[in-house]
Amino acid sequence: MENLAGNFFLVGLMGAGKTTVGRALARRSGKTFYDSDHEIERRTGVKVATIFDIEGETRFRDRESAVIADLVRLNDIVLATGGGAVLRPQNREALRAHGTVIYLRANIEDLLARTQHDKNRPLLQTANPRAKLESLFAERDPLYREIADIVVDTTQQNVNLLVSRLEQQLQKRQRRTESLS
Ligand SMILES: Nc1ncnc2c1ncn2[C@@H]1O[C@H](COP(=O)(O)OP(=O)(O)OP(=O)(O)O)[C@@H](O)[C@H]1O
Ligand SMILES: O=C(O)C1=C[C@@H](O)[C@@H](O)[C@H](O)C1
Ligand SMILES: [Mg+2]
Repeated sequence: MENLAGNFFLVGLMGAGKTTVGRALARRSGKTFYDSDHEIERRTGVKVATIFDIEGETRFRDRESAVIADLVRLNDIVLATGGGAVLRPQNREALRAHGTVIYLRANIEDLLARTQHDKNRPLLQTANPRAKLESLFAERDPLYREIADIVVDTTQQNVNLLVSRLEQQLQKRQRRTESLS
C-alpha cells in the first residue's frame, strides 16, 4: 500500500466502530493507534464508567479535552475519539486542525445491536437505550458532519471491507492533494 500521510481521527456515536476500525486502519497504514477513552483510563487508572460515577460527566469532558489536546499534537497516529468528543468547540477545532477527520456513521439499529452487550457505556445504562441513542444522534450528527473530511456509512459493511474502502478513499484524497501542490 502506498504511504498515507498525516493523522486520522475517527468520530461517531457509541458503537459506530471507531475503536475497531481505528485499530485496523492503524495496523494497515503503519501508524500508531490511540483511543481517547483508553488514554483517559490509562492516566486515571479507572474505567470511564467509574469517572462518570464519581466525578460526573463534566469532569470527564475536562479529562477528555486534555487528552485530545495532547494526542492531536503527535504525528502519524490514528485516534479513535470518544463518542462525545465533538461536543466541545475546542475539541472540534483541535481535531480539524491536526488531521483528517473520518465520521463513521451508523443507523440506530446497528448502534443498538453493537452496544447492547457492553455495560461500559454509562450514557446507555438507561431504561431506553434506543431513545437515548436517537437523541444523541439528533444532537451530534450535525457536529460530526461539521468537522468531517470523510463520512463513511458503516451499515452492512464488515470491518475488513470497510477499512479497505476507507484506505482507498484516503489514498485518492492524498493523490488529489499532491497533484494540487
Ligand atoms: N462495521 C461493523 N460491522 C459490524 N460490527 C461492527 C462494525 N464496527 C464495529 N462493530 C462492532 O461493534 C462493537 C462496537 O464497536 P467499537 O467499540 O469499535 O465502537 P466505538 O465507536 O469505539 O464505541 P465507543 O464510542 O463507545 O467507544 C464491537 O463489538 C465491534 O466489533
Ligand atoms: O458518547 C459519549 O458521550 C461517550 C462515548 C464513549 O466513547 C465514552 O467516551 C463515554 O462513555 C461517553
Ligand atoms: Mg471506542
